[in-house]
Amino acid sequence: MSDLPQAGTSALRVVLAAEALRFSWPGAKAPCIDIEAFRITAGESVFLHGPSGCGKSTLLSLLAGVLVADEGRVTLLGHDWSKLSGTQRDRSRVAHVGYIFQQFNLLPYLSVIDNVLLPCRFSQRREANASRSGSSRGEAEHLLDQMGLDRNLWKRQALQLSVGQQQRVAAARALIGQPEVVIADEPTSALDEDRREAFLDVLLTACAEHHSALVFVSHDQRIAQRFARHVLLPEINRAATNAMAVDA
Ligand SMILES: Nc1ncnc2c1ncn2[C@@H]1O[C@H](COP(=O)(O)OP(=O)(O)OP(=O)(O)O)[C@@H](O)[C@H]1O
Repeated sequence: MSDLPQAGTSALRVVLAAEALRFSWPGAKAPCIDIEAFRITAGESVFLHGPSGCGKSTLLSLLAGVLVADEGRVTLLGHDWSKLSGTQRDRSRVAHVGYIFQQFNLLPYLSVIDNVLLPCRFSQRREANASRSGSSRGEAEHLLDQMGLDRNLWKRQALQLSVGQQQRVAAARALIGQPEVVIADEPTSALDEDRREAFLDVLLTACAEHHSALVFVSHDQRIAQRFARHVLLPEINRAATNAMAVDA
């Protein structure tokens, strides 16, 4: 059960929370993440930014339970990631989190459409949500259409796509089945301006429609104003502040 304060409406529900969170990479002399408190509520769109190396990708991995805190905790929907086994974390992530990795992590030999459908294969919740309007395959096609991915590409293996095309497939995979949290690590880096705006339209609209929280990492300040909340990571991550003071 959730031990986080829950507000009356789902829109104000805390979906992700970091408390007294510390994390160091093995062998590192100093911690990478040292955050007292950071909370994200349902439906929030968060633009997370900061200089290269300040820990953005590391924090995303901790929020998504890919990495586990050394001290303190990160909770998803009130559940502490560190209390779960590796298999349980994988199950929970696929059920509740859509993750667009910096390197996309598409399965290279699977077709585009099968890559998008992967979360539905591993999570009944995602499959049930995606099937509401007919079938999960129909929903995958709808998302790929919205992402502007040419239909001729849908049966191709993911490895045959350009980087920008792979980014859009990874986004469709993250959105299918309405996860409560969508995490995106620099997902627009290979898109031209028109594609970038269209990509953001789809991502922000889908997250708003389903009250999904969106945590979006980018260096691109041109798109920052499209997000309701801006978080400059060194302002909340004491480890980054300390590292910069040492570097200075
Ligand atoms: N797998 C790893 N093993 C050891 N150290 C790592 C690993 N990944 C990242 N780090 C270190 O952690 C620190 C933060 O890296 P991270 O990738 O989280 O930063 P970032 O803010 O996302 O950077 P960028 O904007 O360049 O992507 C860096 O000093 C980096 O060298």
